[in-house]
Amino acid sequence: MAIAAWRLAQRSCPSYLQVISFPVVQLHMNRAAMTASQKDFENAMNQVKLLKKDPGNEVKLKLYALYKQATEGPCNMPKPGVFDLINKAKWDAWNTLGSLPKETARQNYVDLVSSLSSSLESSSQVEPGTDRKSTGYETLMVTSEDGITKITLNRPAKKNAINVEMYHEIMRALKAASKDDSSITVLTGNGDYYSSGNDLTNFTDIPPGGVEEKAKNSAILLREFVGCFIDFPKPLIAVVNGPAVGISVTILGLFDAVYASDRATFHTPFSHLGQSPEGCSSYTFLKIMGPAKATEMLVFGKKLTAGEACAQGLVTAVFPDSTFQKEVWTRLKAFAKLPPNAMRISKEVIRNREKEKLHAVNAEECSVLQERWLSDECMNAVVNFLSRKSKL
Ligand SMILES: CCCCC/C=C/C(=O)SCCNC(=O)CCNC(=O)[C@H](O)C(C)(C)COP(=O)(O)OP(=O)(O)OC[C@H]1O[C@@H](n2cnc3c(N)ncnc32)[C@H](O)[C@@H]1OP(=O)(O)O
Repeated sequence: MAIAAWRLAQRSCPSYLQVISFPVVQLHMNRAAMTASQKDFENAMNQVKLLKKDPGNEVKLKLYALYKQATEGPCNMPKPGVFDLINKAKWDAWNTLGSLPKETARQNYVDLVSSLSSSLESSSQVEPGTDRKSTGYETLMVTSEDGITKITLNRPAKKNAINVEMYHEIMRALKAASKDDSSITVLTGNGDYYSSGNDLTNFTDIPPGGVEEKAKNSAILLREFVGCFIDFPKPLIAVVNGPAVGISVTILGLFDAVYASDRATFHTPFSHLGQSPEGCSSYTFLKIMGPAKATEMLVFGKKLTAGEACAQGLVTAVFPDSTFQKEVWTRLKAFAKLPPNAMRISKEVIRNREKEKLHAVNAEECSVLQERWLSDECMNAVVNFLSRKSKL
């Protein structure tokens, strides 16, 4: 019956909405089963129908996958054959979401539609000749609502690995958030991971100057990236929805609060990768958890559970995954109602005492890493990952 309704909807919808028309139809069939928190979801479904521009196949597949996950849970359909291209793409998109909880999928669906509506709205207001892409993001979803700017890492199929484009987009989003009228800024991840850290394929794009130039450019990029977190003026909060690796963990020491799902883990396997600590963790982690525990993480690569990370002071609070989004966002919305200038000034007082030190640590970590990236230990680790010989 659902398939028949989908086919019917495909005939009556503009062609660009065909991939997403199935969820729209099915939502109406499931209306009776809706709970109160489904209201935003329903509104988002209606917003999708009103889009005047084709959001592109990639986005439509994301919407489809999030809808299916939100309403049916993890994909357990048989994988379509290789020649059944459309259904295989849909199956892949859904299956990629793994065990993402239904509530998270529903929230992500609403966020995606909201970012889509605002980016399509703003692109329709762009003056002729202006670069439309400059207002949008390829690797992030950025929304601003209820005094909160939310930056979502959005490469779920790659476990939100941070590629060069994402480093630049995060910096751009942070700069915009520092000037917008929101009170607090949140960083989170889409899908089952918070982030798997640096995208190891970043190391494969070698410029004409060879690996030395690559290492130098990467160190400059990393220093600028971490610098944005050191200097960020408003309360910055991490909503760690799943496992976090590498740089996505180390920069947590520069956040003002870190809320984690009990599914999250915290892993800094630098020695395994022939690398060394960054994100100011060689300073912040020692201050937060003391040298013994920091060494276990940063030198021996011990992976912490969310509970352990909380006990060691890296995480502010842990919530059961089933209620994580609800509990965290209730708390964040309350924070966002506090007087914004008082929060900004309090952060300034706390951070200013440390700023110079943090920038010096950042510079030193980047210069050590620049050398490390040229080492056989590091190159072998990257080659082993890329040739599928190793995983964490
Ligand atoms: C320029 C500044 C540099 C700053 C210095 C930063 C340092 C760090 O961040 S060090 C940490 C680097 N990260 C890693 O070493 C993680 C590598 N990834 C893994 O070990 C695994 O992918 C996993 C444990 C994170 C997840 O395993 P699993 O659940 O089995 O999922 P898959 O491996 O199948 O991953 C799906 C898909 O995503 C790709 N991917 C995941 N992480 C990364 C990554 N960090 N870099 C590049 N690609 C990544 C993975 O290759 C799969 O891709 P497809 O095969 O194309 O589906």
